[in-house]
Amino acid sequence: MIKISNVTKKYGDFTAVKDLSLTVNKAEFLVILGPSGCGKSTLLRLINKMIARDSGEIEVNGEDIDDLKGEELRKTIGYVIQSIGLFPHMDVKKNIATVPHLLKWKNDKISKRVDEMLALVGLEPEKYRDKKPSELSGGEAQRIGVARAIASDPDILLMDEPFGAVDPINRLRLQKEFRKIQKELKKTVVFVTHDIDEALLLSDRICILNQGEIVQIDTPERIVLDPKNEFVKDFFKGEGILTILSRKPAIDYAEAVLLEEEPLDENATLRDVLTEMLTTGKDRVALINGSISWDSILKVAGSDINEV
Ligand SMILES: Nc1ncnc2c1ncn2[C@@H]1O[C@H](COP(=O)(O)OP(=O)(O)OP(=O)(O)O)[C@@H](O)[C@H]1O
Repeated sequence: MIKISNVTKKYGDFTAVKDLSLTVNKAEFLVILGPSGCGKSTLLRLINKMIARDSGEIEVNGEDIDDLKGEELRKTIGYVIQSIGLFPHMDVKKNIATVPHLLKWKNDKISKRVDEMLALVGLEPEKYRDKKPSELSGGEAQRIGVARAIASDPDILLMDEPFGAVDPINRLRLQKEFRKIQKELKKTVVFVTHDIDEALLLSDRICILNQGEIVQIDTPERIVLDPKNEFVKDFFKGEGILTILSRKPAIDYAEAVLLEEEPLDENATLRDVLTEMLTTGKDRVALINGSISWDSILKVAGSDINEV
């Protein structure tokens, strides 16, 4: 758990983070979203003491970070960023082993861990462990970055646009894989992005920042369907509805009305139902456990559906 209380950070006269309070729960995936320069990266770097705050308190797993040395704290918190990436002179296994090595793990434990991490992010250990970063594609390098961050099994991961350099197709695959890993391993994640779809797809909650202050912090559904003010509304511009629908399994919304037609696949989402309705003109679509009506979709999506 991370508890941030009334934290302010200034660069000279400029206040980048203003009296900000926020709690990130254990095993929660919190996305920090906001326009360029709103203080997202600054907030992340305050948590692992890469920069010092001017006032306020930060606790990590119940401990005041002022009672911990920066290097010690950073060994227990994974950190992934887009721009620095991997150490170019080290091969993949040395890159992944950085923190386990600092933690003085035994060599055989480290080797085993490196292979486990490569498998976890979907890269064959035999093929990848001896490669240099220059021999990797952008997507592969990002996976190694994620593997490195979780190699020492930290409870907490801070991620600053970690998939920013990856092409859209691989990016979606990486996002889904990473969310699955995070749920399985119950990691607490604070993830910075300015990509709305990424935020909606990954998060348990989204924290919207503007000029160093929290504008709204809530579940993706509530942020999209019930934006707190014009800033949040403008930020999403009605874009989020389809992503929200794609997070919801259609069978959860089935009504006991049976139709004599081929049902949609059991994994179909409300977005698939909407596509079926829009392409066929039907106002009710068959599911394996009943059917779903256009009105139900409208109810889930709110009136904004008319704008998509
Ligand atoms: N070392 C620094 N010295 C002075 N100003 C800084 C410094 N680092 C950041 N800033 C300023 O603080 C503000 C917040 O920066 P930060 O990097 O946290 O924003 P961000 O929301 O992560 O932006 P982006 O999405 O563009 O990465 C920006 O206006 C930035 O110019």
